[in-house]
Amino acid sequence: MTVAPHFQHKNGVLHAEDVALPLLAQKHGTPLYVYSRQALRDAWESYRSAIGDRKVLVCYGMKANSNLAVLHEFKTLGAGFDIVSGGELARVLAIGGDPSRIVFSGVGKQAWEMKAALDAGVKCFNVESEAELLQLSAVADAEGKTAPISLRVNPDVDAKTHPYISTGLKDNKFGIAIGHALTVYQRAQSLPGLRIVGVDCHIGSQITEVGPYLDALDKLIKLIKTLAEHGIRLAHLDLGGGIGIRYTDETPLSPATLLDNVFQALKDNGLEHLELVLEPGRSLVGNAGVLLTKVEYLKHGETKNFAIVDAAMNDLIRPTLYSAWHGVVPVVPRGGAEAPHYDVVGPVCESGDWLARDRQLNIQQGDLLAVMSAGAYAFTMASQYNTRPRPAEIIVDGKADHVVRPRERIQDLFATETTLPTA
Ligand SMILES: Cc1ncc(COP(=O)(O)O)c(C=O)c1O
Ligand SMILES: N[C@@H](CCCC[NH3+])C(=O)O
Repeated sequence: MTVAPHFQHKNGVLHAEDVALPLLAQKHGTPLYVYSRQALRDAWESYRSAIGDRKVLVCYGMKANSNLAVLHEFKTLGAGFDIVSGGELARVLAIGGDPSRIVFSGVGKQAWEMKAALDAGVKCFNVESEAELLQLSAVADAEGKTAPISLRVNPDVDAKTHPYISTGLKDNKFGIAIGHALTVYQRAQSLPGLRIVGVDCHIGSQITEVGPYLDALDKLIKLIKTLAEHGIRLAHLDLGGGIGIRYTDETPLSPATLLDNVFQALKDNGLEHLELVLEPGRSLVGNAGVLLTKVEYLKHGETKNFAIVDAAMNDLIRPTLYSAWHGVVPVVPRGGAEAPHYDVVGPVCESGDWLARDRQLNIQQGDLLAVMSAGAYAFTMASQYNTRPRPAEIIVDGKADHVVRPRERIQDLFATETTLPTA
């Protein structure tokens, strides 16, 4: 089962674009993240063509995949960036990204991060609480700068996604309750060092229907009108990210469906002058990557069979964290007899260390498997648990492959640690 068009079997071998994955495994070892540059470009094109000549700024939600080569590709294609930390800001600056196309999200921005973003000159701070607003005002004022702000409001809509990745409900930590937004905007007006430029929401991730977006938009439009009645006029509306991808049989909404519906609603309400900002992450990178892993051992237990592979939960945590489903595909499929079912598990000392469950796989020790749809929230959520070096990241471009982040070396994992001094 292959879901991503840029990863296909040719002559019985799984390829990334024109490169056979066994060659990459041989050259770079496993586990290995493999991205397709063409897949990044095609995903970008799905937004670009949907936008046409409408006023939309796509700020790539880089927490999904912050590899510098990926960021550079999107910068070249014309993206801005949605950042959530000083570290992400540093990455964008490192690839020569334009700060005036950066929006800064996140519930816990620290003073040093605010200062760094002010110094860089970001487009907007998406402020998530009154306390943050006060701190930003103080930092900007002390710096003799003005911080462009929008409030991230929590519209209390159900994004109909996994509870851990739903962010627009009353119970979530994110944003300012929409009913309280007018008061906070008025507070912002009275504080030094702030300039109101927009409004923002982000209701969740892996959203497959347009309905939740339109419910949120409806509430935002009402707020924008109320603000205008109070003399607060906005230049942009940021609807966040969240468009889902196909992991198995989902039919996610397309950027075109989202944009057509959003612009219709804006037009119906006389708000088409507003710039629309989007912060897509997963939909730009999710199906542009696979995690390549080798079967170390097969273990046939009393109630279950296990395929023990060399990738683990530290490399890809989504399955165990969200019970997320990722396709697992033999790189060189074997024909023949009815195959057993396996749980595909890693070497980490946790029962939760699994990548896939109950998959029918015709495999033998030493075979290569590709864990599909591993371009988003995969390497960026990887850790070094069990002192496991994080895998290399490779970009394939037609027939060529480039190491864009080498595999970590074990000695580097503790190189800067010290033992306690002895007397
Ligand atoms: C504020 C914000 N913007 C953008 C994104 C990107 O979301 P997605 O990868 O689902 O498009 C996220 C993550 O959910 C987010 O929290
Ligand atoms: N990390 C999550 C998505 C969270 C999005 C960030 N707000 C995932 O893998 O699906």
